[in-house]
Amino acid sequence: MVTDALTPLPTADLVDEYGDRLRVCDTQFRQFGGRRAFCGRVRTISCHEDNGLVKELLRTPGEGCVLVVDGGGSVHTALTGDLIAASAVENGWAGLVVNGAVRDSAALAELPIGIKALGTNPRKSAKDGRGAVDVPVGFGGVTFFPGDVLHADDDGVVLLPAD
Ligand SMILES: O=C([O-])CC(=O)C(=O)O
Repeated sequence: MVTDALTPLPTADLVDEYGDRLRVCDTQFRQFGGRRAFCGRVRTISCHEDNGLVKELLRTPGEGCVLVVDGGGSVHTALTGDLIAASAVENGWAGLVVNGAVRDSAALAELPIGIKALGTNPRKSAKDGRGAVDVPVGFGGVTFFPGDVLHADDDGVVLLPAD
């Protein structure tokens, strides 16, 4: 799955162009990464206050994908910090969308990657690796399927189907 060629497009323009064929996520994310506009094919992780799988997956080649982490909306622990995000940059991931919290936010802002999350918490997550990779996940009124094309910017997060 090589998607490095994708260019982020303004989400509002995509809504105008695609109408109801576009899925628009209602979640009001905050921006944490150094790239405020990003896009890529979706990969997913579903987990709860455990970022073992996130750490492991972001150590593998991202090929321009965006990792959508559904932490169930919990902001009790951080699912990503600066070390995990730096490894995502090194491995060619385009961005992270986290339905949960992050930490090391000052450092995240310096990294050349998109990171949207609900908020921050300095508390670490467990590292047991509980959860699932590349399963459909749902929040903000939409389902994120692995392979969907995701565009994100200051206005929001939108999804186009894989084909
Ligand atoms: O290890 C963690 O859970 C998150 C973290 O602090 C980092 O990525 O630097």
